[in-house]
Formats: sequence, C-alpha cells, structure tokens
Amino acid sequence: MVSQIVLPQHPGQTKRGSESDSSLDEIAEQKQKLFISALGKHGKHSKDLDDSASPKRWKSFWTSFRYLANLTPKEVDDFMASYVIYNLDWENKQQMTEVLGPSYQEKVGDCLKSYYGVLNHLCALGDVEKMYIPPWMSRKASVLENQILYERSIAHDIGLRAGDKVLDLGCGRGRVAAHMAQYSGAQVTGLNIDPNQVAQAKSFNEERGLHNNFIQQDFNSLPLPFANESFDAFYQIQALSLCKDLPALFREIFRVVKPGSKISLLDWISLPAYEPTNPEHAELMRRVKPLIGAVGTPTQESLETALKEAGFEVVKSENASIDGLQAPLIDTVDLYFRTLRQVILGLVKLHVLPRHFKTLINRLCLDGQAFVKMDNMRLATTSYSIIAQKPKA
Ligand SMILES: CC(C)=CCC[C@@H](C)[C@H]1CC[C@H]2C3=C(CC[C@]12C)[C@@]1(C)CC[C@H](O)C[C@@H]1CC3
Repeated sequence: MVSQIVLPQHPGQTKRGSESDSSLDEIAEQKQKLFISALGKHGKHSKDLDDSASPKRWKSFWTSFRYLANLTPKEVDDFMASYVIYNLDWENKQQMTEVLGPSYQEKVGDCLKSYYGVLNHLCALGDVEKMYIPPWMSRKASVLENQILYERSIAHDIGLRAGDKVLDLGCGRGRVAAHMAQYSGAQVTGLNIDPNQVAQAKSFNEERGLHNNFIQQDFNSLPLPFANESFDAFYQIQALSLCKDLPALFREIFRVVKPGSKISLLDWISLPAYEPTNPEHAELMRRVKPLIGAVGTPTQESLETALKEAGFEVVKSENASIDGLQAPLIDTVDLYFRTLRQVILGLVKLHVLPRHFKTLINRLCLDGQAFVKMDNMRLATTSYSIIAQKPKA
C-alpha cells in the first residue's frame, strides 16, 4: 500500500506548514487510503504498487542516451524547427495558415513526428518515460508511483475487466498500455502518430508477453481505423491538445466504443483564473505551451460541451491532483532535468558528448519553472480528469 512506501518528504510538503495545510494533508491522506483500498479490491495486484510493467530505468536511460547520441544533424534541426507549432493555436486558423500554409494540419503532423521522435528519448533520461506528469495523488509517492496510482484509477473508473478491449489514444512508448493490461487483464490497442514510439511500444509489450496492438496513425486523420462498437472502454493521457477538431474526434470515439462504455480523459486545460489579456498570464502561456508541447488549449467547458454533443454523458469532471496542484511533481522533475543539464553541458565542454546534446537539453529545460508557477497560480493544469459514458442501448 502507498502508506508503506518510505520516501523522503517531498520538497512541496516542507514549504507548506500551516495548520490548515496539515489538516488538508490529513484529509488527503484519508481520501488516499480509501481510494487505494477501493483500487485494491478491483485490481489484480492489490498489495503494493506493482511496477513490473514499468520500464527498467537504467536500461531505458542508456537505450535513449545512445539513440540521442546517434541523431543526425537533420533530426536535431527538425526537432528544433518543430517547436514552431507550439507558438500557434488550433483556434487561430488564419495564423496557422499564414505560418504553415493551407495544408497546416499535415504540417503539424510532420512537426509532431519530428518532435516526439526525439522528445520520447529525452523524457526517458528521467522519470517521465511515460511522457506525462501524473496527477499528484499521493504526497509520499514518487512521480513514477503517482503514475501507477493514476493508471490504476483509470482502470477503476472505466471499469476495466479481464478480456475487455480498450483503446489508448496517443499511446506513446506503450508503457501505460503494458501496465493497464497487466493490472486489469484487458487487451489494449494503442494509437500514435510517431512510428518510432509505435515500434518501441510493440517490442516493450511483446517482451512482456502482452497481446496488445499498436497502430501508427495521426488521430487528426479521421475516421479512426476501427469498426463501430469495437471497444469496451477508452482512455487517453494528455493528447487532446494535439487534436484539431475535438467534436469530430469525440464523435469518432463515440462510434468505436460499445453502448455503456466509459471513457477517461486526462488533459491540459486553461483554468477560469487565466486571463489572456493579462500580460503575466499570456507570457506564462507563451513559455509553457512549447515546454509541454501543447498546440491547442481546451477548457473544462469546451471538453464537456464537445463530449455531450458527441452523445456522451459526463460522469465525473475534476482536477485529479491533491488540492488541484501538480507543482510539487513538476518541480521534482524539473530539478532532476536541470541537474542533468549541468552534467551534459560539462560533458559537451569536455568533448565527451556531441555538441547537439547541448542544443537538445537547453531547449528541453527551458521554462520548467514557468510551468510550476502557472500551476501554482492555478492558471492551467495538465491534471484535469473527465470520466464520461456512452449511454446504454
Ligand atoms: C501537450 C500536453 C498536455 C502534454 C504533453 C506530455 C509531455 C510530453 C509533457 C508534459 C509535461 C512536460 C514536462 C517536461 C517534458 C515534456 C512533458 C513531460 C519536462 C520534463 C522537460 C524538462 C523540464 O526541466 C521539466 C519539464 C517538466 C514538464
């Protein structure tokens, strides 16, 4: 159980010492215990935070490190150039067309391949190999353990059972799919735009004897390659900002899931406190979008409206983090990557590492603290969770 994990106190915890904070802590702890015991009843591995489907950190680190060392100058240039899309927004079609041309959707797709083809290996140098900062669910748990907790909560929320077929949109390197399959016994179909990640997802899952499927496709190219009502459930983690037309995508998801199926979304949204006309807010947004790789910026309302229009009923809609904050987790990851950056810069200076490592790590680590600030100011979050259901027939 989470309470058995012995971990150093989180930096975010020591900064918050008031009486009201400590009673909030207690409430959160109680909620956490209830939550974990509920998950324990549901899942296969009830006793601990089983991470056998999780990547072995050092193996992943070295594999990705070698991959990055062998990047061609063109791959590095394409990765750097791909950031252009994060200064744009799907909402502003005119700007998209001016910068990327009339076939801007295709251009965004090309940029996403160049970006994720490199980013997934950069993320694997740290605790974000699954390429997401999870909701902050347990104060005592690490980033990886919070990911495991969150993924279990998805399985619980969408009622995953052994033998179910579940669709994972934007499946990355297939690590979440592997965990979901091992935890629930369901069979996952993962979809991703980046062939590099799809290949890794296949081998990672095959090595573990898991019969999950992985398909390379841009989810902006609809229809999705699945028959009507072919899935028992659906989940996606922080992929929706890459979607050009959310109502159309939700209609497709509605088509491919069976009546009664539940779907889980975890995503980046701007919060009511965010004012685009406030220069400080706008500047934070300008810095954070490229850091996290967000093209669009939905809101709770825009997501819920699009879901309802597609035919779904919204069952739950909330920020899944303790006290609505992810900042402690983001801060931990940012500190790690900034430290790694110093090491890399030193090794590049000594000519131990190729120069392009400096270019990559400088770009990656730019503005981590802006993300922490934006989260603390509650202007935006990447931990907004919605559970919705297709009505029973
Ligand atoms: C587009 C959205 C909503 C999510 C994309 C998921 C991930 C690729 C990003 C979410 C948070 C990002 C962070 C980093 C890399 C990309 C993400 C994992 C950093 C690790 C980059 C290095 C910085 O020092 C810290 C960043 C924390 C957040």
